[in-house]
Amino acid sequence: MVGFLDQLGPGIGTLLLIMSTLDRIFPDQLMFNINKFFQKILNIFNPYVEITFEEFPSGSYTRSKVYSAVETYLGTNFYLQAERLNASIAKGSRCVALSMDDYEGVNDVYEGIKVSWMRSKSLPKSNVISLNAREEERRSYVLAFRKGHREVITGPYLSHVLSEGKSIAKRNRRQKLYTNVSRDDDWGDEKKTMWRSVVFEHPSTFDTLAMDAKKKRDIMDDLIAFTKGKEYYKQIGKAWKRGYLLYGPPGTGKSTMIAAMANFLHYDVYDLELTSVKDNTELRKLMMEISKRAILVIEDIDCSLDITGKRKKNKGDENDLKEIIARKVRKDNENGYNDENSKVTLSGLLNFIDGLWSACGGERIIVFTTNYIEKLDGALIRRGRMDKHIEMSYCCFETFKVLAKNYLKVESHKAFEQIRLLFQEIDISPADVAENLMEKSAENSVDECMENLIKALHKAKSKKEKEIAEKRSSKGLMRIRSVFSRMNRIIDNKNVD
Ligand SMILES: Nc1ncnc2c1ncn2[C@@H]1O[C@H](COP(=O)(O)OP(=O)(O)OP(=O)(O)O)[C@@H](O)[C@H]1O
Ligand SMILES: [Mg+2]
Repeated sequence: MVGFLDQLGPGIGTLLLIMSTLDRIFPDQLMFNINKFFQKILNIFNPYVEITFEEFPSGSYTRSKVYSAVETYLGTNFYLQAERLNASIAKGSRCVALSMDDYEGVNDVYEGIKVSWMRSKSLPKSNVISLNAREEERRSYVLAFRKGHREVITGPYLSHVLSEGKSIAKRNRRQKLYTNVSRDDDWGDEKKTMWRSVVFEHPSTFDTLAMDAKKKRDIMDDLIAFTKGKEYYKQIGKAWKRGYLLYGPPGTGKSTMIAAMANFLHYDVYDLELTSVKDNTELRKLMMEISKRAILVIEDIDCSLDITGKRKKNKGDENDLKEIIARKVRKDNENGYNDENSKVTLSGLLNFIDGLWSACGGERIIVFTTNYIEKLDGALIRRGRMDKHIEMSYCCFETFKVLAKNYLKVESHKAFEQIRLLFQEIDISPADVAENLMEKSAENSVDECMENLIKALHKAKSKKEKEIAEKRSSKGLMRIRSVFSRMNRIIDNKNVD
């Protein structure tokens, strides 16, 4: 253990001992003056500076973030130096956190400068009885260093400790997946929607996501730029948020991409089921509860809000988007709402995407997914609202190679060339390809899987050819029909004449 008294020298150590003895004998006011006097003497001889980081800074009932960052930094980097440690699992963390026990100390070196840290505890005065445990024992970390290094230690070193501590805590944090559920309120006569969470454990990453390599790199760069963009967004006067629209046929990896984004950024995911939100007020409440560094997801947006071209046509002149009422597509018996009382409007949703409310929370990503981009209203997906439109398309040979590597651990195979040619002729989703690559038996599994896939590709090819032939023949029939009807009309006209 590194003792501060050893460092301060025997003379100053003795002074401190005398002070603590006097503290028990004299009344407070007298003690205050004696303290002041001794402090002045100490300051003359003391070559060290001390900075105290309290767990609960005076008057505060919330744990200091700086204290937590220091604790994480020291617990992760220097636990081998301390002899007595505390172990705990912080709420929402995925691993055991170690911290020094009281009065343990460790040394750190920064740019050749030696500093000492000690965890300290101040005990309550014996005549004070408190019901609050925090008021009884006040813990703090004390940083000591030579006066000559004040500038480096209070500047770059402390920034280094805090940012390192925060990023370790961020890495150790367990991500959460939230979804909105409807529950009876306290009186049991009304439903209210609230977020419920589970630990987010989706294994998808950008490594396992099969898509065009350049497109993937672009998305990753865009996400990195976004997370580092706090100052930039402030400078251009825009809320710190970014919208992504993922569109493409079923099974092309839209949901998989969202999971990869969340794992890449270590963000929580809020999966919003719009159809079970009662109205705009409830939507606002839910949005306000979303934490920072989160991805808000609305899957199948075309089904969540009735904003398709077809509906607009049916509604005649009702083009005012603000009046379009959200309605349920999937019947959710559990929450008991019907179309009439589900009143989330498009304008309500847009308000949270880029209206005044969009700036609440900060560092937020919004993702919409759809199978039918052409059905979405332009207002919802225009650039600025949905900044990046990403098409997730059918499997191509490049995509297949990533899947083959993920599922079978092969980067080349004799069947690859045949598969490459088949991919040029047909549309098949990565989900269908992946299904065929799943190992069916331990023996000869790679060859077997390739065979399965080739069979599936041939089947898809003949289906496509059949469809084309049917289309052609129905077109031919229509043409013959129209020729006959024209001839009939000519004959009819002649008969009339
Ligand atoms: N691009 C891809 N990369 C890796 N795996 C994929 C990809 N696309 C699909 N898969 C696999 O197929 C399954 C279904 O994919 P996913 O749910 O992401 O499709 P989707 O585009 O969201 O479909 P839907 O439009 O029906 O919601 C996933 O579990 C994953 O295993
Ligand atoms: Mg999906």
